[in-house]
Amino acid sequence: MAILAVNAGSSSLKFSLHPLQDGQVQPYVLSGCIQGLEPRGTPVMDWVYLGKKHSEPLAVSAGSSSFESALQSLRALVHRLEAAPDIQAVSHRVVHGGGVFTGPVLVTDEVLARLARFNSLAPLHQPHNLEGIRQFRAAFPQLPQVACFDTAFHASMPEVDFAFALPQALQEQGVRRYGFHGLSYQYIMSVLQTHTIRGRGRVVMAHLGNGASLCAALAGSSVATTMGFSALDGLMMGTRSGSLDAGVLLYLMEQGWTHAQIEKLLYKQSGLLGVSGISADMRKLRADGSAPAQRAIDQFTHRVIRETGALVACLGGLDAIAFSGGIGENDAVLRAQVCERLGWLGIRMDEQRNQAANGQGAYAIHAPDSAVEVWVVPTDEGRIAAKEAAALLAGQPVAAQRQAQHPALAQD
Ligand SMILES: Nc1ncnc2c1ncn2[C@@H]1O[C@H](COP(=O)(O)OP(=O)(O)O)[C@@H](O)[C@H]1O
Ligand SMILES: CC(=O)OP(=O)(O)O
Ligand SMILES: [Mg+2]
Repeated sequence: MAILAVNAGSSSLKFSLHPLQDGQVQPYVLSGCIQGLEPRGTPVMDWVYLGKKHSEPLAVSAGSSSFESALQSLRALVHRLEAAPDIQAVSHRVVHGGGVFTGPVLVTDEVLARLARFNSLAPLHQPHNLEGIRQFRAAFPQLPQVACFDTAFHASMPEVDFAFALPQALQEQGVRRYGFHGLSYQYIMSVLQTHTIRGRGRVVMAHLGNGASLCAALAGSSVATTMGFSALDGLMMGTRSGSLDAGVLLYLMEQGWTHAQIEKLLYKQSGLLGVSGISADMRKLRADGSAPAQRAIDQFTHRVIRETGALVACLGGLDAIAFSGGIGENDAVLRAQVCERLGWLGIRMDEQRNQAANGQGAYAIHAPDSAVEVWVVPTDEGRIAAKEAAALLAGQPVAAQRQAQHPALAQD
């Protein structure tokens, strides 16, 4: 038996298959990504099964959307894998639980309808997450579908951190910070805690991928994070602006920008892409070497340093920092610069270990005399989604069954 974990994004469908042994979720045997699902994209399916890499173009059948074709191909792939375990459930990463869902939930029509109310809060993610669930329900009607939320890990944040300085009536409507990348933070935290006692102390986790955020955790629980009400806040990202003076929005509105234009600007045309005018992809910017590319990288790095400082202030010090996400796991230059600029905290990096860290799994990169431990922890959101689904289906109490103590959005 196994759990299929799915992360349906705006242009890609990521998947992993996690066998169950004695009810325990094991590391994935299959993991892959179908990219190029955006309009006019060229879909390609890449996957690794039992350590062997494969890649093939995706055939889009006439009359089907590329997403439907992606699902058909995934289904066919799962069937044709040799010795693949039977799928017991499909577990979906859903970015926004709106404070209503603070733990994994079995998907029903009613759950889907409630989650659709959060579409406008994460327009790059939520509609695709939900479309993924709908399509999987249709494709695998006999299988339970479970939704696991990026926001759930942050349900422990104190009000002083999740509240905006707005009139209370808005907070009561659910206008507050929620935080994202929670499945990733849950995974990073569990790995850190198995490797070091410092994982139980004051920790900053940096999920630096196409979407990017930081999380401050105390004794394993989130106490502050850089993303907020939507997945726009905080760090600069691939195509998202991150924190922005709200006055800029007022100015743009005064200049006649429409809601659709502003949404496109903030979610799709800003960040590394907007600043460089070249690419949202950190690898391409590093290779480019031009002044605009360097400006975008410098701004990204500066924002990581600046926001880490703010989180360390919330924590009252730092015991460990962990880098993750495509950039955090692979960009040794960025890690070195962040650690150097945070040297005042007593961080000392071992540059040889930093250079050797990529592809090693969880790996410590601090020097022996460092006051702060520095780790690279490759994330695995699918593993957490699979674990939560397995626990939910087995009727076990799930770690994420945190009570929603805070105002929730669009609760009826
Ligand atoms: N070797 C590398 N050096 C620098 N950046 C990298 C490297 N490998 C991947 N990245 C960057 O990671 C980012 C994508 O991160 P990822 O976590 O895969 O994104 P997503 O949010 O789509 O899951 C891209 O900006 C990509 O350029
Ligand atoms: C919430 C978010 O930004 O997710 P991702 O990193 O997958 O874009
Ligand atoms: Mg991501």
